[in-house]
Amino acid sequence: MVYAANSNLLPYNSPAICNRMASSLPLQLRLPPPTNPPFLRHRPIQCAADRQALFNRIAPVYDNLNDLLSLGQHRIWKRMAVSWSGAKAGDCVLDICCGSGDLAFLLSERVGYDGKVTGLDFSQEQLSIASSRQNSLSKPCYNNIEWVEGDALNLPFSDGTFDAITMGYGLRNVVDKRKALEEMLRVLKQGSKVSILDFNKTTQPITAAIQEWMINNIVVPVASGYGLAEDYKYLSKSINEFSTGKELEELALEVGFSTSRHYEISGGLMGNLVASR
Ligand SMILES: C/C(=C\Cc1cc(O)c2ccccc2c1O)CCC[C@H](C)CCC[C@H](C)CCCC(C)C
Ligand SMILES: C[S@@+](CC[C@H](N)C(=O)[O-])C[C@H]1O[C@@H](n2cnc3c(N)ncnc32)[C@H](O)[C@@H]1O
Repeated sequence: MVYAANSNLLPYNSPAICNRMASSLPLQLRLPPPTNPPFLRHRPIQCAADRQALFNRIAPVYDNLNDLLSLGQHRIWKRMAVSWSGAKAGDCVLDICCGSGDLAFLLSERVGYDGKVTGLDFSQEQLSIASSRQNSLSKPCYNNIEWVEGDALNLPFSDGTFDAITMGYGLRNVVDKRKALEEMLRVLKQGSKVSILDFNKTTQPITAAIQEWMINNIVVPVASGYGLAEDYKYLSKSINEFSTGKELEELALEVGFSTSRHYEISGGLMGNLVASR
């Protein structure tokens, strides 16, 4: 069930599919046409509305491209993030920037029937995919998940609500990382943890070069086959503008978390920040 929890969000409505290219794609990968007029299509992805539109646009192929482009590894990274969150049976947990629900489903299995999972995102198209996956997936425990359309920078939850919080590939995409961490701290119970998975802005030149090369020479060309080159070009820019693991650790402590630790994974291509209240 998807419901709007934050009514001042302007939902993005994609028009019916009419892109000539879409008709040559298998049905499940057909995309709504770009909604921006041509002269705006290459406008840099900057503000929250641009990012909301991007994730609405890529929603139909997001999961498939993640599996293809990471050779399925992203599912391992997400399992690690959920494990680091400390979520356990019966807990009330939150997945912020849940997208199509990958981490929310993993949390659901962890907290079980007696637990509760809330998946929050501001993309209607992503939440719609998450909700339909919930309905079609086999595990009964998935009934413990609710999907909330909301803003990570203004969480519609009371202070001290959650026993654990995850955020997978979201912190790099919000326009105010500090505010996002402040909101996580506010809604987290005392003594509980947040686990934040994302690309790692590495300080190792060789790793940075490999990461950049793979995105520019594999990820973007594959995405361009779906008319999404500009959307996936944003990946490199967002990583360059992101914070290093050390900077994220320091920011979490500044915001008020009592401990913070950033773990590099997959050779430093990815990273996971764990902070406790
Ligand atoms: C799940 C992953 C990325 C999610 C994701 C995050 C974003 O901020 C995006 C922004 C714009 C478009 C798409 C995304 C997006 O999908 C990580 C895996 C999927 C990546 C697209 C693939 C990245 C490849 C790595 C650089 C190297 C993978 C090495 C692996 C061992 C083969
Ligand atoms: C790369 S996707 C990650 C999805 C999922 N967590 C995963 O790991 O696959 C980033 C998600 O963050 C959401 N997002 C970005 N900024 C947001 C904000 N301010 N509030 C809520 N969701 C936001 C996007 O709509 C998108 O679904």
